[in-house]
Amino acid sequence: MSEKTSERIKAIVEGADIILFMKGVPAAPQCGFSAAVVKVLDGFGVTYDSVNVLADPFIREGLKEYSNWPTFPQLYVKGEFVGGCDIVREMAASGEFAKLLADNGIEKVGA
Ligand SMILES: N[C@@H](CCC(=O)N[C@@H](CS)C(=O)NCC(=O)O)C(=O)O
Repeated sequence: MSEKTSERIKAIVEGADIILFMKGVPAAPQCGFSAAVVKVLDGFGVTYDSVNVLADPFIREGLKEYSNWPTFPQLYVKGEFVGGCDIVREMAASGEFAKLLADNGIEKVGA
């Protein structure tokens, strides 16, 4: 990936405290794996941005290389890659995800 491409993706990734690269949008996910991560985030009551990779082939292919992760969804918190559906669900179940949010000073909406 060119440095320019990498910089562009970095700016998107770091553009929100929590950003979910998914198929579809949170209100209408177009893949069960993406829907599962939306459910986790909504369950934690946090605000997040999302990018519909189906609408953006540049992001869809570039992000795989940037994160070294071949599939979607991909969740980033404060610019750091967290994981896909399996990892996020496991972290939510173990309490690790709540700790990650707390460590990054991310609170529930209205908290
Ligand atoms: N085990 C994966 C499942 C995700 C997955 O297999 N995603 C596929 C199908 S939605 C994917 O993104 N394939 C690459 C692509 O469509 O560009 C996870 O934990 O996130």
